[in-house]
Amino acid sequence: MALDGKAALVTGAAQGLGKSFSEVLLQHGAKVAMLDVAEEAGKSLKESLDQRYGADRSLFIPCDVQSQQQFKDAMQKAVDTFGQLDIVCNNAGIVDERAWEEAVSINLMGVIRGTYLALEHMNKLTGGPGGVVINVASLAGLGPLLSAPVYTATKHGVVGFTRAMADASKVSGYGVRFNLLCPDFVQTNILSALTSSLGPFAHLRDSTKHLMEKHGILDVSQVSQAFLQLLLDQTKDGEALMVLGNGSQYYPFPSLE
Ligand SMILES: NC(=O)c1ccc[n+]([C@@H]2O[C@H](COP(=O)([O-])OP(=O)(O)OC[C@H]3O[C@@H](n4cnc5c(N)ncnc54)[C@H](O)[C@@H]3O)[C@@H](O)[C@H]2O)c1
Ligand SMILES: CCCCC[C@H](O)/C=C/C=C\C=C\C=C\[C@@H](O)[C@@H](O)CCCC(=O)O
Repeated sequence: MALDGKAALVTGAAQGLGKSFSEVLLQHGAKVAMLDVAEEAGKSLKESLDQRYGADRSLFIPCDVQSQQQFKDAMQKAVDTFGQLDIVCNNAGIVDERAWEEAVSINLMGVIRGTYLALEHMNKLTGGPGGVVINVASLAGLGPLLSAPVYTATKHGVVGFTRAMADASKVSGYGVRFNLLCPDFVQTNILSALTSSLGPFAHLRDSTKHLMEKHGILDVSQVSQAFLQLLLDQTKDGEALMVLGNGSQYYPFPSLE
């Protein structure tokens, strides 16, 4: 299978998109370390996956991506268990326009933390095997969502950071590729909790609901197939794959050179 012998790590893996990414990785032969703060959901998922794929193919590690020590220890445990890491997907994220510092801490700082920790283990200049990092942004990382300005800021930050890391890696010779997944609306807990997550912008909820009606709502399986497409295309580096109701397409970033 396409990912036989590969070892992956996914954050926010217990539910939603991260759960779907983990399943696709296992279906295609990879071993997966699943990190999440949702311990019960993570343990339940691990039990289910053990039944389908065997206990040695996956690992669930309770981890808050806001904690440098927890994240560092979790990634080290994954490397100790699987021998190395070839794939890291920084997926964990929230929408919370009231507790906006937490949203920045998880969505942006957590992705930066996971990217740097992944590079520590993958960097060919320091004896690593190379690899690929996929950071999960959003269409809100490419255009503003007026009902969620901080969420928009975090996702725009993830896009800019990831593209800069791809360029830095190419020039430095790290042997690590960095790419972005930018899904449209997807039916997960994030959408279900929309009414309570917009804080001071709750009066703009209907605007976003109209946008959802206009764009449609994706199923997690549509996004995880795009995740696999991005993962398997070794020509992609510094690219953003948009996942839309009518298919997936790479965002045409303008050249500023
Ligand atoms: N659902 C959408 O419409 C949509 C669209 C585009 C992008 N995204 C992005 O996809 C990613 C996954 O979101 P989802 O829709 O699957 O939501 P979700 O709420 O279903 O899943 C998010 C997972 O992340 C975990 N998590 C939250 N904070 C964490 C932390 N501090 N440390 C570790 N794990 C943590 C949660 O426990 C949960 O299991 C997020 O980055 C989100 O911004 C979602
Ligand atoms: C409150 C956010 C919940 C879901 C967040 C998740 O990341 C999904 C995002 C999906 C789509 C974002 C689209 C953003 C579009 C804007 O850039 C702009 O195109 C909207 C223009 C206004 C309009 O068409 O109504």
